[in-house]
Amino acid sequence: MNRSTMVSSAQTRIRTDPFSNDCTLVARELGRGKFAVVKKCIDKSTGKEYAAKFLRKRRKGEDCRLDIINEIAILEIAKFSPHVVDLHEVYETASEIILVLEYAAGGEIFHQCVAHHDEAFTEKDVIRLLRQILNGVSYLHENNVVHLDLKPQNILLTSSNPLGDIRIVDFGLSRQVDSVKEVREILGTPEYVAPEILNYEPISTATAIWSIGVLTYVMLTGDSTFLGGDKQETFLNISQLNVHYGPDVFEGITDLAVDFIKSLLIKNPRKRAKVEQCLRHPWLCPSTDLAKPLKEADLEESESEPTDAVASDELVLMASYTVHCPCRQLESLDNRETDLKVVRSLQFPALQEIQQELVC
Ligand SMILES: Nc1ncnc2c1ncn2[C@@H]1O[C@H](COP(=O)(O)OP(=O)(O)OP(=O)(O)O)[C@@H](O)[C@H]1O
Repeated sequence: MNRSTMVSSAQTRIRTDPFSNDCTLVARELGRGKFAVVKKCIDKSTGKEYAAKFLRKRRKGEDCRLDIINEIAILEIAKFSPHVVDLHEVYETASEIILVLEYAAGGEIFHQCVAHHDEAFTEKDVIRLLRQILNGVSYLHENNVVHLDLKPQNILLTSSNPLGDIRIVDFGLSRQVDSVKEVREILGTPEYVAPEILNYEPISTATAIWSIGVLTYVMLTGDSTFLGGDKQETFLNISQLNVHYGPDVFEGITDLAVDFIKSLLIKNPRKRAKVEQCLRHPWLCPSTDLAKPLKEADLEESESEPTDAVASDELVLMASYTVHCPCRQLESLDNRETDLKVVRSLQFPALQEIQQELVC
């Protein structure tokens, strides 16, 4: 049976001495997810600031320690990428694993995505930050790691004013993929999931490229590309590629930026730009000879890649959804929930036939 390829062992020493011996928690909570809370802390011996991510080992009655080991192992694989958050220490208690991470003081780029005018990103900002995101993702893809939850809440900044550098976080849904045995799962956040996920097709590194297309759209416009009135409508918008590229949304934004997004938001994952092609797009590197527009011919080369290697009856589908607020429409960042019911009620025939499990 082909299941998601989780990395099952990590090198980092898991400490069982009390976290509080070495670190002092600072009152401020930095963020919170479904099964984790992230708090700022200070290393007592060095005075350095870190972000401590407290992950519950038991979730919905199941032991999910291995999922956390997978997250640690992927952070280890990515440790030489300057744009992936650094893992400093790991502690374990009876109920939790604590990841002591590099502190990204600028917070989520989400805030600038939903900000108005002065505080919103300029196109120049987006170009610089996107190059860093793509470099981080390129490093992951070179190591056959696919993030699967790229969204503005998981892209952090080292500082917000002046605008610092990118740190990618939250590898809880990340998987190692190999090009032959591709992974088939439903993972991710509704507005950012790729059509192949909804169509019950294999997940590959191209799945993350789709999310970067959505991310770019959001960073430039502040609008959520596919967001519908409810999750069902969002999924329909994705599967029908209902993207609005009108001048009302893209006012003052260059045609090259729109061309870039269009080369990522392609329904067929094999025709979608690869990360290296994204980095060579003239919008992102206008001065090099390599900078030629991504036309169909450039993308066709991927057509010869191996096709589905797994029979559909061997599949186990896992669904994990986070709903977050529509950009520039809701103010609360805490409107997040996990909900599989909507998936069951979707109009997609394939989805209705699938047995679903919740990713812990
Ligand atoms: N290294 C860090 N520095 C500063 N803030 C951080 C850091 N890591 C995480 N955060 C904040 O905490 C939030 C939650 O972290 P993270 O996404 O890793 O948790 P999670 O439980 O896995 O979330 P989710 O349920 O959305 O997958 C982030 O969106 C961010 O705002």
